[in-house]
This record gives sequence, C-alpha cells and structure tokens, in this order.
Amino acid sequence: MPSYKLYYFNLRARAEPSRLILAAAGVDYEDVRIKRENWPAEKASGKFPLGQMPCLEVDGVMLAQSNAIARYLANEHGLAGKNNMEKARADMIVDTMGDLSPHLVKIIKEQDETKKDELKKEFTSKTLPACNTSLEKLLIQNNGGDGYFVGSELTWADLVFVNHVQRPLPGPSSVDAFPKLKALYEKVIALPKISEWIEKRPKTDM
Ligand SMILES: N[C@@H](CCC(=O)N[C@@H](CS)C(=O)NCC(=O)O)C(=O)O
Repeated sequence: MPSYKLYYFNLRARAEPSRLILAAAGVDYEDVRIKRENWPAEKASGKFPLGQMPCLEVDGVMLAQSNAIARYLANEHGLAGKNNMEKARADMIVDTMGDLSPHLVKIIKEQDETKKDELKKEFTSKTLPACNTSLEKLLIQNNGGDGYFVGSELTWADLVFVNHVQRPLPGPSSVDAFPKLKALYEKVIALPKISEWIEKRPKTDM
C-alpha cells in the first residue's frame, strides 16, 4: 500500500470527497491541514505543482486537482465503477455536481452582502433544485433509484454526493424534496466506515 499525504486547508470543500473515499476504503493516510497564515510560504516553496490545494502525495509524487485525486483514489480502491461504462456514469454524476462549483465560488467571493443574499437565493431556489432534479433522474435510471448511483455497489459518485448534500449552502436539508436522493444520502452516511469518519473528522464550517 503506498503512503498517502493529503494536503488541504482545514476545510471539507474540495478535499472531502477524497477523504470520504479513503474512509470507505479503510486506508490510512496523513490528513495534512495547512493553516491559512502558513499557506503563502507553502505556496512559494514550489512543493505544490499548481500552487493550489488539495494535493495528494503518493510515495513522494504530488498530484493536484481535486477530481483527478478523487478519481485516482477511487480507481485504486475499487470505488470507480466495475467497467468503463460504470466509470463514465460515475464521472457524469460527479461532473453534474461539479457544475455547481462556479456558483458557490461566486457566492463565497461576493463581498456585498445584499448581492450575496441575492446570489444565495438564486442558488437555493433555482440552481440547486435543478441539479438535484438531474441527480434524482440519474439515480432512478439505475435500479429504479433504490440502490446506488452506479451499478450495484458504492462508488465515489455516492461519496461525492454525500459531500454535495453537506455543503454549507444551503445546508444539509437540500435533498428533503427528493425522496430517492434522501434515501441514498441516509444509506451512505449510515455505512459504518463513513459514519465513523463523519463523527471523528474535524468540525469545520465548510
Ligand atoms: N480546480 C482545482 C481548484 C483548486 C483551488 O481553487 N484551490 C484553492 C482552495 S479551494 C486554493 O488552493 N487556493 C489558494 C491559492 O490559490 O493560493 C481543484 O479542484 O483542485
């Protein structure tokens, strides 16, 4: 088993899918959480290939880009899908959630509180429900929506979905109106390795 070091800020955000994958796989790793005040020096050190985090160090080799890292870990630990079609469906579901990122970044970066509230309202009333509608449709295409997103076993798409539901905006109730998604969320967070990680992980705002 390689030695893994996962570098990020003390946040769930872009690193949490990889942490959930490592938890589901029962793999040991070093969860390195760099303090904001130390980041400029770390960034300037040249250690991080793109000058950004998350990064995963695998036996001394650095990988950047959160989705590339998560997909690599999923492939390594049997959570990517059983064949290329399953893998492509898992990617499709992950990318569907990834389409929300620019909206979230815009909200986080907005300094004007009135504009921020407007963006949040737009996100919670339109953007997020549209995404969840698409996700539920994709879920129902597999086993009528009563299993996992892909095939017959847990994949990283289900774990990225857990992080999607637990996003700080608009809060953990975002799938209440989507019964199949809600049932999937509850099933995945109840898996022993996942519930253990959620219980013990550092408590952060996002
Ligand atoms: N597309 C990249 C984006 C990475 C990214 O934006 N990282 C931010 C934190 S979420 C960062 O490192 N910011 C500090 C900086 O750019 O100096 C990914 O998904 O990993």
